[in-house]
Amino acid sequence: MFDKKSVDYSLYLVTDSGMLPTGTSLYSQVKAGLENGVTLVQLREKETDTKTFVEEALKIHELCQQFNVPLIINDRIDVALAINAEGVHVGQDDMPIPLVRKLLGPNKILGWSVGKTSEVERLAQWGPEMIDYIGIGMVFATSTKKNPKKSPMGPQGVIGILNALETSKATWCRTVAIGGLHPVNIERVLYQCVSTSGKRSLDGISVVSDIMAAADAAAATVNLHTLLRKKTFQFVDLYLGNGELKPEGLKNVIEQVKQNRPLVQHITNKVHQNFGANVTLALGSSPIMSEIKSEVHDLARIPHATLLLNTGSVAPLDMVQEAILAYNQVGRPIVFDPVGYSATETRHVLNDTLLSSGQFTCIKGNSSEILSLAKLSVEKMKGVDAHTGTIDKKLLERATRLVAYQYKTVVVCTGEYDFIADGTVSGQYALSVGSRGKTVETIPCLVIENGPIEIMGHITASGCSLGSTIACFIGGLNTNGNLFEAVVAAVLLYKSAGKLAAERCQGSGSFYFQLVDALYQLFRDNKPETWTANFQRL
Ligand SMILES: Nc1ncnc2c1ncn2[C@@H]1O[C@H](COP(=O)(O)OP(=O)(O)OP(=O)(O)O)[C@@H](O)[C@H]1O
Ligand SMILES: Cc1ncsc1CCO
Ligand SMILES: [Mg+2]
Repeated sequence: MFDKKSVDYSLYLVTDSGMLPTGTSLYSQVKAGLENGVTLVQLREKETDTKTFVEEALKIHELCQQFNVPLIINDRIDVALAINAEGVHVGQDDMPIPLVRKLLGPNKILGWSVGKTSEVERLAQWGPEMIDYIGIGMVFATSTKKNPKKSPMGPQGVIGILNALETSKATWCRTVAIGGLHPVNIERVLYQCVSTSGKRSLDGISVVSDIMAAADAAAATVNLHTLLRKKTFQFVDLYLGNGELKPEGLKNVIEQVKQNRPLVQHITNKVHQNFGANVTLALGSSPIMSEIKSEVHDLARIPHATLLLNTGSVAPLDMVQEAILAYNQVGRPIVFDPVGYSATETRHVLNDTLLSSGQFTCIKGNSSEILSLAKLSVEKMKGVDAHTGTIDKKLLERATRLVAYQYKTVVVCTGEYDFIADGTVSGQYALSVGSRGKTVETIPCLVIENGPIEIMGHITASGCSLGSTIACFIGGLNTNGNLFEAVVAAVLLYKSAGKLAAERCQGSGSFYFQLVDALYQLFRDNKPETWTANFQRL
């Protein structure tokens, strides 16, 4: 007897006969899927007439029953009832949910496509008798959906829906993510899509083309099934620890950078290019300022290659996305600096598009940028400079933690106080159970200070060059080197150099040169015990 409470949503196959490779059939592809780990099937045949649809539905239903897998029918409640399928999936423009439920009766599965938090509020008001699961999407752009009415929501949009389910107490409602999900991004989606409280993660993912259009649907399904159960996303070849800092750690970081001399590819704004190249050289590393799309894969494969991506004035979007893909594919780090994140709508959309395009190892921004990313900002940014005004340390800590947790990355939030939080949670993810206690409040976080150094805000691109410094330090680590330690070392060294340069300079012009000198000197000496900046755990 079928019990809708115990349905496994983890690998949900949605059919589309329009994309079958020659030599396969709808039946043979679904069968290969079922034999290799598909846990739920939806028949979605938009172009088929009723007679054929019913015939196919009967055959696919019989097949699913052999594997004890429920069959869901897209849109056609009449067909679902006629063949006694286990459920129905409807979209926002299909028959209203209460009427669907009335026709289906209480024991069938009812799924709904959801893209907005207001839709979650409605399903919560209907209560547990109505919707059993939602398809959250679309996550990424996809060719499967012709004329999509919505734009892709990205992992952050999915988190918003999970949060809304929690706020509205719709605990019964299961979730699958859908739209543009492929082996190249599934681990990242599962890893990032955890509600802000850590209580909810996705119950599954929906795929269409990866199985339906596969020349070898069995192998494709095995691959998907493996990703869903892997539990660790090792997105960079570094140690994603729990915030530990060893006594010799800082010194060791610099030793490794000296030995490995990382190549730091800069995709950065015009103002910063020369400054960033000189800072990189001062730190024993090699800069390459490259915005050539066709060479990113070659660069990413060079040992210790690291990408600094700064959106102050930006290269062509397709070039930048290719670079993100290239570094992600080989597990090399990307440091992201979302310059002027909320200054204009254009920057907002651009930065969000890039943020949803890959997994970042570190996100560095000034306090305005990080507050906006955390959606805790009180005002829009005027330009690319950090906000002025009184410093609310609790608010900045909260913002740093939130961004780190939601993007599953290390975050640096700069200003007089530099906050660092590590939201990588050791690369762990799991379906359905949430974060297993790793929350915004419990991730490692610390603050670095060295007293006010006002002049650091009076030269251009000082934050951008901290980005270069972080990239050099992360990139210089040996395989399995400690990511958090490298970021802390970079920020401590940079702040200490700022202090030294401020004492030696005569104004903002000479401060700029003194800063490069101080970075060079502190790096070469490698005596962290003499650095004047200090950190405090939060
Ligand atoms: N008042 C201050 N006291 C001490 N350090 C500061 C102060 N203001 C900035 N800094 C330091 O200067 C660097 C740049 O930080 P800031 O927040 O100004 O970045 P930013 O606005 O992104 O810079 P830019 O966009 O010009 O590159 C950081 O290392 C930060 O620690
Ligand atoms: C001045 C300026 N304009 C765009 S980027 C940049 C460098 C500091 O962020
Ligand atoms: Mg900046």
